[in-house]
Amino acid sequence: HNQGTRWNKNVITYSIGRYTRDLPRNTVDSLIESAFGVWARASSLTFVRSPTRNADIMVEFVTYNHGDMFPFDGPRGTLAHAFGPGLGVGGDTHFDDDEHWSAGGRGFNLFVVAAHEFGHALGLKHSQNPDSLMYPTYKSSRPANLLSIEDVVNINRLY
Ligand SMILES: COc1ccc(S(=O)(=O)[C@H](CC(=O)O)C(F)F)cc1
Ligand SMILES: [Zn+2]
Ligand SMILES: [Zn+2]
Repeated sequence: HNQGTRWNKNVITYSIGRYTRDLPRNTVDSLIESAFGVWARASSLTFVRSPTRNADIMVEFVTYNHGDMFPFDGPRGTLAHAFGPGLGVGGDTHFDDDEHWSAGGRGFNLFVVAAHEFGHALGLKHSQNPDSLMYPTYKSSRPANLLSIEDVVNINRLY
């Protein structure tokens, strides 16, 4: 959504709004922090959590109609979406809470999905390379190192 742009700063703030009940809050906090960390390690970007809701990237777990033009669809199907960089809704990342979110067991791996979504929130589009984190489909067998060389090249082309 409104992709193709980039943030015009290297320190990007995020805040977490509504949580999922699938995982403890501090688990969600650390998985989200780790997903940002994937991009921070590969680039010159820094991510800072903000207590207020006026952060650059608002992270929320929501279902069906949730205030933007892209309602979720219940279990399966769309797992999450993120807006490209920009003011207001720009960068905001929403997870469909009708999915079962996991830290590695049954369900969708929140760390992997979040890392992919944050790629979009930073301005990256999909890659046709199946090894890329930005490949359009979810693979539960995603390796821990997560980013392909292509992802590292692409984020550094942008920032
Ligand atoms: C690996 O991370 C993801 C893969 C696929 C998705 S998705 O199936 O929700 C995708 C949304 C997206 O590409 O971000 C679909 F278009 F809805 C989300 C995260
Ligand atoms: Zn949304
Ligand atoms: Zn995607």
